[in-house]
Amino acid sequence: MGFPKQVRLVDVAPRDGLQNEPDAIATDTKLELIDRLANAGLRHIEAASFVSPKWVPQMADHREVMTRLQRRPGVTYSALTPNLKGLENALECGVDEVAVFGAASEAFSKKNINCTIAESLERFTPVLERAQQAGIRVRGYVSCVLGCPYEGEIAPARVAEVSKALFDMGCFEVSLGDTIGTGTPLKAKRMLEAVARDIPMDRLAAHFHDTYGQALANLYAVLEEGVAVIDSSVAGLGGCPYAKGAAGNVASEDVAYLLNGLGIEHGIDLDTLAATGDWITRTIGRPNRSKAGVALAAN
Ligand SMILES: CC(C)(COP(=O)([O-])OP(=O)([O-])OC[C@H]1O[C@@H](n2cnc3c(N)ncnc32)[C@H](O)[C@@H]1OP(=O)([O-])[O-])[C@@H](O)C(=O)NCCC(=O)NCCSC(=O)C[C@@](C)(O)CC(=O)[O-]
Repeated sequence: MGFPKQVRLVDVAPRDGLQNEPDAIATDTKLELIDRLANAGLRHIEAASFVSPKWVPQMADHREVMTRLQRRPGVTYSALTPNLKGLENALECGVDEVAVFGAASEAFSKKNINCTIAESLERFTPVLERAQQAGIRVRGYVSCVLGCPYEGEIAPARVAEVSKALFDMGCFEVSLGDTIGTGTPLKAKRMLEAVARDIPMDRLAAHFHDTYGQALANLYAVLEEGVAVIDSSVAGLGGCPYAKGAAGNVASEDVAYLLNGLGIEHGIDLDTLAATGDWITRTIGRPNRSKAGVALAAN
């Protein structure tokens, strides 16, 4: 299919990047991060997660984040909603878009959302119906598309099956998560080929973690196939609470730098984004995992 002309970046740092932080991060810091990302040109920001605070304490201030964030025109502020309760709360807070999250691994599904894959799909059905009523788009995540921390290898056919189920129930886009970052480019391409048999390429997103340093190479491989939506996290922040040792998402700065080199439009101001990565890592005391970000901040 060939490289897309334009890529939409979804910065997931305020949610995926911070959800695993053990110490409470001030709501004001989260709000400033969201606004700095918007100021850098991000038009899709995953701002919060309406999950149980017992499961993910760092996201317990989801209401405050979603209601207090400074809305900029043209920016979509989204949130995770695992069930109807999460969706209703998110709607009350004026969320623009929500996401349900399933997995291609039974074991991961049980650890992450406490139910089987089949039960999760049943649980998502009313979420999609209610969101549709409210005029809100729903994204579908599939975790463990290139490997599972509990089951190891995951067959591309399994990923395709769960992705199709989410797409068929009305998810406007399916984001393919390499949760533990064990994928490599050929594997990523094969998985994508299987999924793209049932879902148009322009409805697929790549959500790759960088645990083994393969995320950019994997992205290059799927960009070459035409994927035009990429999830990333400024400064490569993050990890998954239910995948021990998993590193953060691919860094947004590194993706923007790669896209610049490929001549693919993305609408981000790289210097402003790098300054945001520098600021948030200093503020929360985490290393900056973006190579481009560190290089630019040193200039
Ligand atoms: C799904 C549940 C809630 C099931 O958890 P459960 O314990 O089976 O749910 P439940 O319905 O039995 O409820 C238990 C308690 O949670 C409350 N509750 C129930 N729902 C909500 C809600 N929405 N918001 C707030 N509270 C809620 C509910 O009210 C009740 O409270 P209690 O009566 O005990 O006081 C739980 O497992 C959960 O919250 N899991 C979230 C896990 C999570 O956030 N994981 C990280 C995000 S996924 C990810 O990072 C992967 C991704 C997306 O990035 C892609 C990739 O990289 O692979």
